[in-house]
Amino acid sequence: MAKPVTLTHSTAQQSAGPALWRQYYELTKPKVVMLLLLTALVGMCMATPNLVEARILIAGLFGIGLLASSAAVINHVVDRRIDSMMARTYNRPVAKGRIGITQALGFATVLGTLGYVCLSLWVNPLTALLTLGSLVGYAGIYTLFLKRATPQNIVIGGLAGAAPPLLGWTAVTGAVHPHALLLVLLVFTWTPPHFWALAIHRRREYANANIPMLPVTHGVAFTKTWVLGYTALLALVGFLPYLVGMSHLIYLLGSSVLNLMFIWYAWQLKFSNDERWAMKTFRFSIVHLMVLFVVLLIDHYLPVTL
Ligand code: HEM
Ligand SMILES: CC(C)=CCC/C(C)=C/CC/C(C)=C/COP(=O)(O)OP(=O)(O)O
Repeated sequence: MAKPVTLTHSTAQQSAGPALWRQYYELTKPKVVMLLLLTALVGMCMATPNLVEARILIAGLFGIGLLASSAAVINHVVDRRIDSMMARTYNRPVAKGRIGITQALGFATVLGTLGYVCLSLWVNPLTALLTLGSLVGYAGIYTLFLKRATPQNIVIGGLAGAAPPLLGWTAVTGAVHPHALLLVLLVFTWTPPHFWALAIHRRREYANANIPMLPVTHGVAFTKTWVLGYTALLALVGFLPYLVGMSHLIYLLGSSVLNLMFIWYAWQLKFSNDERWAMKTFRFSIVHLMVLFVVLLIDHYLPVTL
């Protein structure tokens, strides 16, 4: 039976809350969106041997960022009930009632419309449509349906979060290229260990909110095995950009080190009894993806070969 979390702050502290603009800002999941935009930027740069045109760079990142932010705001509205049951999320603006549903949905509509118009007018219709598709994938399919339906929720839903390198690529070329899909595959394979490491740490909260995350439905040991499995798979996928000639030696070296480190974290998570490895692995996953995409970028502009 789902129970609301026990609140520990005084009522006065809760009702004060942060400044209004800060709460709207928080609704957009800014740190997640920043990392999504880094992957989109790398997708843009890798789509061309030349420098990316300033109009595409600015309007593209702006539009993708606005639509991703809009998706994040909708996620706060749809998830307000389950967010209020988990210690990690109970204090979120909509879950806490500091921002109303109408206001949040209005904010999401403004962000989404501006983002779509920006991409349609100054980038291209394909990028606008694919980005809108990612919004629907995350805010609609993942949040509204998959999250509550299956422990494979984040594997399938991960496609929306993995899309930005492709969105960046199509912004520059107007077409889908297999190399762009390879970048999507990297983020797609990275997502399960990223999220399941956190879900292991937060499994009791997910169970309390009746969300069928893998550690809740199949247990911690099973989830740890799959985290390790996906890091191994990611290491294999990580060779593909080099093998198909998209990337060169700097990437090969950098990605190998990062992927081996990720496997090491997952190994510790699986075989050490120290509970702290779950959050250590989650935090490392973010550094891993960030550095991996920076390495892709460096390698693109500095193509060292044997
Ligand atoms: C379905 C796919 C994904 C799921 C279910 C997921 C889940 C989560 C969750 C629950 C958190 C919150 C941790 C907390 O509040 O302490 C988080 C944090 C984060 N995620 Fe993901 N994530 C996904 C995909 C991605 C993608 C694709 C990116 C970027 C490319 C990303 C980047 C981040 C970052 C940067 C944080 C840290 C945010 C912060 O510290 O405020 N995530 N993720
Ligand atoms: C247009 C576009 C590129 C859209 C992508 C949108 C986006 C923000 C993807 C990131 C995925 C993410 C943060 C999932 C966590 O949701 P959760 O509900 O499981 O986590 P929570 O409990 O922290 O809310």
